Amino acid sequence: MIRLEGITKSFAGKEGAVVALDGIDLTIAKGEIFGIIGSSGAGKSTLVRLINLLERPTGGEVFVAGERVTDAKGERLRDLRRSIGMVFQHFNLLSARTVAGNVAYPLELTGQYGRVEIAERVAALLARVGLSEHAKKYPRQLSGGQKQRVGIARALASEPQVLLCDEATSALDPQTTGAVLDLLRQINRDLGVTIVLITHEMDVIRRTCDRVAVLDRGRVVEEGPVTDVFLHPRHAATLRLVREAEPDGGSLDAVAASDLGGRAVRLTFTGAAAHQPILGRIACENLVDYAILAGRVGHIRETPYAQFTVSLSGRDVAGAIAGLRASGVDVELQAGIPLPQLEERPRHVV
Ligand SMILES: Nc1ncnc2c1ncn2[C@@H]1O[C@H](COP(=O)(O)OP(=O)(O)OP(=O)(O)O)[C@@H](O)[C@H]1O
Repeated sequence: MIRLEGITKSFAGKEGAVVALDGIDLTIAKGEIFGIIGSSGAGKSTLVRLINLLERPTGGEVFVAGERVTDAKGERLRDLRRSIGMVFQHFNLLSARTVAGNVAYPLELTGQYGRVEIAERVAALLARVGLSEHAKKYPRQLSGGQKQRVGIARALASEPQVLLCDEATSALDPQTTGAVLDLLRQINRDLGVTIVLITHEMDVIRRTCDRVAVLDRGRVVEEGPVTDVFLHPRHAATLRLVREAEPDGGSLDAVAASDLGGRAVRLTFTGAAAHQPILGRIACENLVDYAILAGRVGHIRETPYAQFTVSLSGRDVAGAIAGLRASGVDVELQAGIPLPQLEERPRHVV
């Protein structure tokens, strides 16, 4: 659906050029929810603004729906922008217009629709985002979550194929964030709209996305299914973002584990395995004991996961590791390997 090839973007700065994006190759499939995560200044906003050509790349090519659009102009550019809706962090609503008026605005701009048709479309859009009762209110009378629902309805007005969400939940409290992310997932399911979600929060990615790319200093440093990237972060930037999501989290200073005299392993149970008593059974069978050194339990979208770093000791540690693997548990040997050393091994790059 969206393909970025060799994208670079520089801005002129007082002290020479600022390189915001430095060779981005990215493919986003039709119908997926794709997350782009990175800390402040990583280049996320610049990247997302290149997709609808609010910014032009310094080098490289942009393809949308199979068409090269890198230097689209005039009617072609307007068509492209209509096919890509955008949702903003600070909602960008027109304060002098009602909720219905805000959603109607992009339809009025096209000049293609009569009053009745616009009213019908707006009513359907407000019903979709759960705001039918608030149609006549003004933005100042709404909560942050309701304002963002107006922003989403407005972005959907031109029936886009793609929805770009730039930090769409960053101004919202955690509960409202959850509700807005649920709405985005429902829109993706019901309408098949491809969603590109920009965020600095791993939790937003964990709850919402199919795949994720981690951006660091203008480069994609890690990319893959959220389960892989979230449970097995490899680059230092990804580790940092995962740890921010779980400050007391699941990662362990592996050196400490080896000090305990056991075999330190990180065990990852996903799906049904997350709810089964596999570890206890295999420990009994192999006469091994385990100390839990770190752990985390939760869901990645609907998939349950449990991840523990344990120190195994006792009769048949190798047998226990083999048994865990045979039971579908992902086992990574940790002993003596400080995690930061792993960062230079890139995950696959498209
Ligand atoms: N119009 C511009 N002129 C000059 N430099 C810019 C411009 N836009 C972005 N930059 C620079 O490009 C880099 C990437 O910025 P960008 O806003 O894309 O990052 P970001 O990951 O979205 O950060 P944040 O989360 O803080 O918004 C930064 O160094 C920024 O200062």
